[in-house]
Amino acid sequence: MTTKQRKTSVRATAELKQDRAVRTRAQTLHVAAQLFAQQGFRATSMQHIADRLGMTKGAVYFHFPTKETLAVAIVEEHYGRWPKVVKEVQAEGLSPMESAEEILNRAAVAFRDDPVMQAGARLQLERPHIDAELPTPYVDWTQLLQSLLVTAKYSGELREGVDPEAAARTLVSSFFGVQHISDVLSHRKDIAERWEETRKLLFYSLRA
Ligand SMILES: CCC[C@@H]1OCC(CO)=C1C(=O)O
Repeated sequence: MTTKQRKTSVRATAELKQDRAVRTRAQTLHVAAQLFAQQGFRATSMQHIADRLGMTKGAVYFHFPTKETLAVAIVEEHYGRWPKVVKEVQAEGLSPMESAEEILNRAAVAFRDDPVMQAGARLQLERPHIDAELPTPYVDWTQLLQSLLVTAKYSGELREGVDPEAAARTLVSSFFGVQHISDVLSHRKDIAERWEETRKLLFYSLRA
């Protein structure tokens, strides 16, 4: 094997290892989210997570040194994906107001189906029992919706006299309440229907 071939082979092996590490980290985060969502932070151990993954506890610790860092990573993912969804929605040609409505519709489905969203919400409720700096709840969503509603105001979509910041806080409070009640009463099975009836009223009051 020539030196060039050997270097290529070493680089390819390193890239394969990197890809595998990225996949394993993502799988660990997903399984931990399932367990945190189902049974909460305190009742879930790193051994439980390792067992469900079919990995050693050491392999889990390789990616996340503590259970707290796992919780932080899940809550960060719980928020981190949504700005990208806004861009996707806007790329579909939706207006700012339509984008705000569509992203919350997608959030309702995600809270119903996605363990990361379910775990993020539960971890935020359990934050007093988690010895870690979790992201402050609600502020990211409020900021995201406020920026859309400010744009909606200047594009003439927002009802005269409606304050974008107050409207954003109202949307966040309403969505939080809808998803929480749906979780308690139906494990979020009916969240899409419950959110639809709420959003119809809210967006009727917000549109110009
Ligand atoms: C999108 C509305 C707010 C959202 O709903 C559940 C939850 C969990 O804390 C949220 C947050 O922290 O922003």
